[in-house]
Amino acid sequence: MENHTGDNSNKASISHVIFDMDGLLLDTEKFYTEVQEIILARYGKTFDWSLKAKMMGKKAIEAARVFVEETGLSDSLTAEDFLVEREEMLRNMFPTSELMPGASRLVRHLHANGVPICVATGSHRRHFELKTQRHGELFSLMHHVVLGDDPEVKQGKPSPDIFLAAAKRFEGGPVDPHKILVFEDAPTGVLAAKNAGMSVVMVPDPRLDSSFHETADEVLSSLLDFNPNDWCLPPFENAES
Ligand SMILES: O=P(O)(O)OC[C@H](O)CO
Ligand SMILES: [Mg+2]
Repeated sequence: MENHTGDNSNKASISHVIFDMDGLLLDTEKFYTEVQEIILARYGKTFDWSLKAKMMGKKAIEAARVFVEETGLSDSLTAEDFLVEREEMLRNMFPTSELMPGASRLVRHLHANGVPICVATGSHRRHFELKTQRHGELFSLMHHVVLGDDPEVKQGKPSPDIFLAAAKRFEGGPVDPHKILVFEDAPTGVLAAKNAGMSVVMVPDPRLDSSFHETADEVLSSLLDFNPNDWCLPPFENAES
């Protein structure tokens, strides 16, 4: 994967960081993929990454609508029924969620260096609790968490709602979007960050079409490759730590 850093004039002004959760901090996108493959197989269909690209990052009901419409199943399966059908499988998978490579190191580094950090996830409260069950200590380093079912998040990503709500809730907020760096894995999430006027580092799954990389200011294969120096953020003391 290319590791490009776009020409971005905001690089020297970044003071705050917003993290996406699913597929960025937590390796949970694989659960959604698995469950959707199982459901589609019941209808004799296969799941592909162009559909995945349209669903990931969205609120549950919004992603469900995309799913039934794009797969042509809307006559036999409503978006609401799809959510019910997948729920039991997801409920069993989420508590096993693991961190993505480099997530812990970056979150701890920024927190230890006084950079205000938060989470903005399309996930709703109930799923958030299941996914973060084993990661409470790491998530406690976040100044705040904005969830997909927050009343201020009228529309999910790619709407800027969730990132603007997150910017408001920092100490002394709202923080100027030009001072905020967002980390995202999803095409809809990258668009949401840009729609909010923020800078964005994309860490996409390699199976996503590379045309989705173009909107991001920087594209990395892994959070392990992030260099805070490139964004005038406090450098890692030991690159190997
Ligand atoms: O990527 P997130 O954290 O916004 O989560 C969105 C959905 O829950 C999963 O795609
Ligand atoms: Mg995500």
